[in-house]
Amino acid sequence: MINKRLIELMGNAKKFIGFHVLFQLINLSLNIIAIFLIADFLQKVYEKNISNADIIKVSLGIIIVIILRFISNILIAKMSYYSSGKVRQTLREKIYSKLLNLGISYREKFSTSEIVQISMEGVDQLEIYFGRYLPQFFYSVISPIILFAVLSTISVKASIVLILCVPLIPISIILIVKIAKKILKKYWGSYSDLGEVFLENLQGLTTLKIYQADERKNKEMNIQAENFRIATMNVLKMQLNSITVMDIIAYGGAALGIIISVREFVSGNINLAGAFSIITLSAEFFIPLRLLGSFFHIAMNGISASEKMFEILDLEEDNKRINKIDSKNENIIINNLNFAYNEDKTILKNINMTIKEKSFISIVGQSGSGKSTLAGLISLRNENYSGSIKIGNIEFSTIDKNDLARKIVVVDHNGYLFEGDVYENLKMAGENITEEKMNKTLKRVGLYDFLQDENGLKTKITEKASNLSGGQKQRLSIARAILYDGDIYIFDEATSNVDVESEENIINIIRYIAKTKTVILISHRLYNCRFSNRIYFLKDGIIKEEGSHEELIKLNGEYAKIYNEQTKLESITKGEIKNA
Ligand SMILES: Nc1ncnc2c1ncn2[C@@H]1O[C@H](COP(=O)(O)OP(=O)(O)OP(=O)(O)O)[C@@H](O)[C@H]1O
Repeated sequence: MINKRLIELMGNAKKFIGFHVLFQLINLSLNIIAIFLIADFLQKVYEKNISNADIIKVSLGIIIVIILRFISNILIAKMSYYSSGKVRQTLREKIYSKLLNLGISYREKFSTSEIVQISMEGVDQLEIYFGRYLPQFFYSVISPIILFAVLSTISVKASIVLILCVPLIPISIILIVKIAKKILKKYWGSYSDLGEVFLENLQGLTTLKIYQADERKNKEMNIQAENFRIATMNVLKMQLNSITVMDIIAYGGAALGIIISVREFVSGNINLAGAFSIITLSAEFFIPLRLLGSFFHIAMNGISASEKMFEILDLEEDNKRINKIDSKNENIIINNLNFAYNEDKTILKNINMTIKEKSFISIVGQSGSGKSTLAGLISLRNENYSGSIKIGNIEFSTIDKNDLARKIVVVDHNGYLFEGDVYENLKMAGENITEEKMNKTLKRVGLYDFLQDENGLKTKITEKASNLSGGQKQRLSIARAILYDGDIYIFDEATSNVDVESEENIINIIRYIAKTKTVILISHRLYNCRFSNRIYFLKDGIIKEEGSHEELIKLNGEYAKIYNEQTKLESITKGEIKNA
């Protein structure tokens, strides 16, 4: 009924839960006082022994109790808010810092939509657990003991019967836990399945429309939504059934208490005030546990989500990454590097490369030859290689990820631009970047004039930068990358979805960056690589040829063949060969 790991997460939220329980106990005491006041009053009415002072006493007493309860209830709501808020914040911080430590490799274990659902909705589900369920749990244990102590002064018999019935509710809850766990696991499973499909279809909606496949996907989603509905209905059914069981126990127990107290009154063992107190307070024995039972079902939802959360938090982190890069030696040396995404297929085989600091190298080769995989290893998108990749004398797998991230900038064909404006997107590269520096860089990437015609740095960027052309998007991403001022730049097909004019422009910018930085260029178009110091031609994960552009042309191997083919094809498209 209590999840140990979740309790450990509470930290200083414990004190708020403690106060929550305390205020609930104060409420209970106020209830007891009010009932005793009324009971005493009724006894006097029954004995026809009532005075004005008694009426004033009972009225004043009840007013004071109402005011105090009002204050106490406000404090309970506050404590509930503080405790659940604090824990939710702690949990989200833990998940996010875990994801940051794991880096992009978290995607190997969890899908992005699953992470979003768990850290948003999953964490929210725990609100009831910490804000309501836990305090109620402690209160439900303490309150029957207090009531027993108070009511046994009136009738030991009735008090014993009442307290003996109390454990039946937790027993029924425990019995239900087993069934509930299975049902809730299924519920969360179908919830995250639906979320995953929904997110993917939403992202690809334009493509689905183009291929008129939206209706088919809609049907698939309907099936999943139906599965989710069934799972939800099963959860509700289970909750309603168990609440019915708890109601029977709670009201049955209270009725038993009432019957005993009436019999005690009839047989003269207790007076009217005593009987009234037991009748009105007997339900109080069960109400806290009955309420605990209802919270329990909602809390179980959170507990079930927390299991997924702990799976994320338990993902193994790389603790070997403690080394820092030696800024005096940033040559990248790759020796006998092998890499496989899975056991079935080795993607990179025995790769050997030396990328000198501030040099400009290119990696080329046909589609699927392993270029991006290699770039991914240098930029930490891929890990778990065999062989060696060193920067200076330090093995990549031992370098602190943050240190590497600070040095390496990757620009691919789809640099993510955030909704907002140009300024915000550029500011992301560093807090100290001035507007002057931004404008200078925008001039460098050929965007300044265009933006001046719009709204300068305040030009709006819509979602996915859909108000910019492909070339403009890329140039803005590159401007951001330049402003970041890394040491190693990887351009992975950075020109693949732009027109020829933008491509020329971007290649010139890359050449400009290469004057002061290490640049690794990956491109299908060999023409773009001709200025690099060294070109590596990959085929099926092996370096087939390497050298400068001139050396490779002279070699007249596969590089030369593809280069010539591409040049010929481009000439045809430019209309230079008339009778093609
Ligand atoms: N995440 C992945 N999981 C499993 N296999 C992958 C993954 N990413 C790439 N591969 C496989 O690795 C091989 C090399 O892919 P990679 O993307 O490195 O090639 P590439 O040379 O960059 O191709 P392209 O020029 O088309 O981008 C391909 O056979 C691809 O199917």
